[in-house]
Amino acid sequence: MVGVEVERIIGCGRNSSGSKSCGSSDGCGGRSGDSRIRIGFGSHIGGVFVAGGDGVDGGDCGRVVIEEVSSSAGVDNGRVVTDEVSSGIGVDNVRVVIDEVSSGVGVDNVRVVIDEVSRVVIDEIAPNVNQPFSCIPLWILEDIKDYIKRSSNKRAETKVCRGQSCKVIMKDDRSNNQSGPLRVAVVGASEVGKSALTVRYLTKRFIGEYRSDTDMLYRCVLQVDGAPQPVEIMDTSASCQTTSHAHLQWAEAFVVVYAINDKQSYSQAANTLKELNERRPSASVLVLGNKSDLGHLREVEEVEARTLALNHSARFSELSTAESCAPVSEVLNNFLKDVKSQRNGNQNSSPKLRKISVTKILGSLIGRSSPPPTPVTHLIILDKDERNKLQTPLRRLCRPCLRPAHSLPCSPHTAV
Ligand SMILES: Nc1nc2c(ncn2[C@@H]2O[C@H](COP(=O)(O)OP(=O)(O)OP(=O)(O)O)[C@@H](O)[C@H]2O)c(=O)[nH]1
Repeated sequence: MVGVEVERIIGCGRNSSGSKSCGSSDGCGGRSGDSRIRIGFGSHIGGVFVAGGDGVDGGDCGRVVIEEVSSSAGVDNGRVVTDEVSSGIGVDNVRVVIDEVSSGVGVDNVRVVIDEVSRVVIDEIAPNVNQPFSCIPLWILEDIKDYIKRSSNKRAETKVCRGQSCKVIMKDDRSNNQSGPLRVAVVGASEVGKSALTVRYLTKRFIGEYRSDTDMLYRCVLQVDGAPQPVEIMDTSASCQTTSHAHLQWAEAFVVVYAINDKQSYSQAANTLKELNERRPSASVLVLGNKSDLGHLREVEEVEARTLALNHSARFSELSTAESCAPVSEVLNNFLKDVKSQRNGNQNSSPKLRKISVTKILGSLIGRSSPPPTPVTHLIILDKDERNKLQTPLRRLCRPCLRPAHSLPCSPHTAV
């Protein structure tokens, strides 16, 4: 069984209207059911979080589920602002950060994490909060309570206090979660082939040109180590200067891509490795030198990159996404296997010594117009039980978006 969901993530440093992202104008939201907004890293999004702001908190869009909030983003009167939100901006000033809240910042200081069911959870309200959360719509509180009710996370608790404000203490147990999707972020400099690689892996096809200013999240169920495994692969946009804090927190594994004919991309990969070493030392990392077909233009020696990877306890591989599919499948299948083993604490598995074998990919995306070359690829919309098993609400699939090369926003969307 294969279920795939692709989401568009509003890209870095761009201004977008929250209402447009979820509203019925582009057909994505509809009048009933839930709409989803993923707030990009560093994006400015109007009206997302504020009751009454642009109608995204109800009405036409139904309930908006904010899945991810940018690191260091704040919301001020309906406008998401990046970086610092100084205190005293206004009563409706909410500072939202993924994993760090400095208690001295802001009037209403809120901590938000992405939970396993892709809902915003107010994780912690700093002790200095003394204003009502007039800008947190009630549906968020309801979502939180609902989530906690359904959640297997028994450590969560909620207390409603100070009128509309709400206190939820949710221990972040994502690292202990054994059943959630494997989350892999594909990071690297611009034009190194991150999108090409991701799509090649998931569809077996090579498509030369991709939209480059958005992060793309692919949800699918793959056969990993002989069992179906929900996997989320984030094809990150290189328009983010550094590996974003949110990416770092979101993923449990990273594919760090550079191009062998681009020394600068290698330097960036080296910086990313350093960053990962410092900030996510337990994450699984694969260093991938792409475009090996351009050997005549080589600027990065394989041995140098391999040594770098070794020094960071990362896997290493050089390949050409353009040339053929098999190595891509082989390398990524084995990497996912390692990630899974690591998650399960399988001490017997030794990633660096394991012999590489080709594993059949059961799940992959299909394009709309051109079918994949092999008939093993199916898109099956998961039924209710299967969705529950995935722990991720797949309420909306935008069929046009399932085509990896699709230029977003797509129109018309088809909600499934
Ligand atoms: N020769 C060669 N070109 C490749 C290979 N992989 C990708 N490309 C090309 O490299 C270019 C960039 O590929 P993308 O997949 O868009 O790169 P990206 O890293 O996602 O780029 P950003 O979206 O800007 O971050 C495209 O023209 C691809 O066709 C490869 O293995 N060999």
